[in-house]
Amino acid sequence: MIYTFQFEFELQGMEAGRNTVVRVQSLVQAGLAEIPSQYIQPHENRPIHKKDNGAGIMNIPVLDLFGFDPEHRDSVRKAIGEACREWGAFQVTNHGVPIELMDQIRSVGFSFFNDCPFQDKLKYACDPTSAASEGYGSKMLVDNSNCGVLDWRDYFDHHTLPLSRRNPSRWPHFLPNYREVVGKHSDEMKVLAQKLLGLISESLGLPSSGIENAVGEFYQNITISYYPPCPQPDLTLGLQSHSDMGAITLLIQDQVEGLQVLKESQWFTVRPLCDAIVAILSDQIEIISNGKYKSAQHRAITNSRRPRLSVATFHDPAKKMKISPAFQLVNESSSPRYREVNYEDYVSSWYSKGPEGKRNIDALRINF
Ligand SMILES: O=C(O)CCC(=O)C(=O)O
Ligand SMILES: [Fe+2]
Repeated sequence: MIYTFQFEFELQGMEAGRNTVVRVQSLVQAGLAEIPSQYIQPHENRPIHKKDNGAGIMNIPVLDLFGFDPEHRDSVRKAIGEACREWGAFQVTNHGVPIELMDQIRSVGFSFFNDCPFQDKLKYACDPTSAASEGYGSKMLVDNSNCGVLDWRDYFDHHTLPLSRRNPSRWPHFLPNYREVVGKHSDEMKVLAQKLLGLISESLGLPSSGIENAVGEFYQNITISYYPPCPQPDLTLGLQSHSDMGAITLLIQDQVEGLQVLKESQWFTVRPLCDAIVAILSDQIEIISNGKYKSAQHRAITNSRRPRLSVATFHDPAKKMKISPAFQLVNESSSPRYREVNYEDYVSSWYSKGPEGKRNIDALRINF
């Protein structure tokens, strides 16, 4: 076992001559009983694994979209507005995305992590020295950032939109339908993101196209995250606390719980609902809405028994966009609460300083 681990460790270290990045799955396969110190969170960040975490009593809302039927639009818009104000996150059902496609993306994603030989996975290794590079990785932040503790997670990040960024030859060839499924998933998620942003805009009193126009053409990435079982889940996090940097994230989970959302200083575990899609408001919506809606602070916890898979589809502004509060939401009684930001600068700061909860958006706040 130890031999296997060392072999894999060295193999990973050799990836194109780059710095050594250990995949969490290979630690688990090496049979470690205790996690390495780099994965141990300081006490204040550790998850509290208690039976009743609020799920069932209070949780992010589950909203039926009724297939965007115009007859239900008023009530759905109202419910979405409330969810955005209260939580910054909600689950949607009857969203129009084919359920078979959701099953397929979970299934090809799981198969890549579980069945594809390790050496083959490494052919797709992302560049750990460049932010959000496409491919198979384990570190959310770039190597030269000084944000210490590592996440208990491996992932595959795909660049999917605009189409000029989409190059399926860089995605896994392990399963014949993998690339087609990711492509279809990208298209479906874009449509859903547009429809949801339309409703969110309206709920703010903006024209339906308000947020989409402010964001510009979507830059979309799909990250399939794989959280291997962890021998000491009380000490670590699958993914550290953060808010997403773009406009809106649409997330599909499997049956294993792990996603948590923060509300009033308390973490709530999002109930896994197979047919539902989780919508997470990201930082640029908080800015555009002038703080009326908050981006959701969230994280992933681990467990010792079952691996967990999630598929997050991020919809972000183009790097050249400048984002500021919508002019309709700034008036005499409500002055601008955030400074205008070049999205490119926002992204660089996020990756170099690290998310540390919501520090990046908090830095843009105008204090009175
Ligand atoms: O795996 C999850 O549930 C959360 C993933 C996430 O928050 C992210 O990739 O930004
Ligand atoms: Fe996230």
